[in-house]
Amino acid sequence: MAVYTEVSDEDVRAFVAQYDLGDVVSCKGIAEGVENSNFLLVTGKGPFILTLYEKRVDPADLPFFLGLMDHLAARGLTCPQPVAGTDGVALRSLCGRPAVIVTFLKGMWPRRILADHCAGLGEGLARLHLAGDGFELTRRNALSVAGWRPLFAASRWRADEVKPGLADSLAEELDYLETHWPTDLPAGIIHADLFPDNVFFSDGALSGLIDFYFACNDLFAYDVAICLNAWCFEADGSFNVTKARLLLASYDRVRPLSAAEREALPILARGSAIRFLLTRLYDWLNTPTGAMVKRKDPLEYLHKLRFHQQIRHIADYGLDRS
Ligand SMILES: Nc1ncnc2c1ncn2[C@@H]1O[C@H](COP(=O)(O)OP(=O)(O)O)[C@@H](O)[C@H]1O
Ligand SMILES: N[C@@H](CCOP(=O)(O)O)C(=O)O
Repeated sequence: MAVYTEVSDEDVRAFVAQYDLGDVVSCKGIAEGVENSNFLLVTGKGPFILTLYEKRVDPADLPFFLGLMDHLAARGLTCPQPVAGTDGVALRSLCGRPAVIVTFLKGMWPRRILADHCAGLGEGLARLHLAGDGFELTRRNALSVAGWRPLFAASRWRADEVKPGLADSLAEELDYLETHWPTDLPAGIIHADLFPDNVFFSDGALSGLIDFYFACNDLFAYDVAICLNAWCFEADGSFNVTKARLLLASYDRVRPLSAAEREALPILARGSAIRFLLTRLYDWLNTPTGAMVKRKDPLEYLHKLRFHQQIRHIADYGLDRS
């Protein structure tokens, strides 16, 4: 359960009194997520999500995240929308944390990923990339190639506690990625964390996207690579090329991938693997004792990194060159 900050009933009632949402019926910590404290808030006007932003969210980025959700929703993408108080303000403070109430999305994220989910995902991701066009704020991706070295430095001295030799393997991979990382591919707004728990489905069709708190401006194909890693490996570690083919083909139908983007997928997938490996490694070593959160396994992403390191041709992802 991701609840880092406990909120008393009195605090919630006083907070909700600033909105036109009726009385608080209930407010329960949500047993999912790892980044922020989330609560299912039920009021006289129905269910909402109350989020308190925690350590990895820079408060200065919040206008970007909240504005982006409004921008995407206005372009027809189903995603949470910030709710403003009676004073017109959406971003407030609760228990010393920046806090917002957002609308509740119907649907469920898939606990067991089927190939059809990957087809829906590819289309949804491409629609997100198109819908981000015209958003006036920008946010650099702090967790792209320039951010990995400092993140690694914070865990390097303890990395071998997780796996002997891990520090050296990561150092070598970072050298490679920093030298070969592509810069001239199509870019725009990306989600940057579109894992299964952030994609809702209803009756088999994608019904909404949540958790825009890593969204930023970066390469579109990097977002595709993040999804390949998060959706196309099976629990036994094997890569499911059918899922990858469906994801990529359905993406390509909405936003065609250029030849350069296709060629870059293996290195982008390596970068995506090291990005999640490094944040998970940091969290593995630094999660505060007593925090109600299930830590994620960094080594799952070492395995994915190893897979992409031996990819020689994009056909291995089920994709043609052009
Ligand atoms: N707008 C929403 N509508 C419905 N459920 C939501 C919404 N936002 C979050 N949730 C629920 O809360 C969980 C954690 O949210 P998430 O944004 O992924 O947290 P974190 O940023 O801490 O990782 C989600 O898996 C989902 O079950
Ligand atoms: N998706 C990341 C962790 C962030 O969690 P989320 O609940 O915000 O998706 C990972 O798997 O390492």
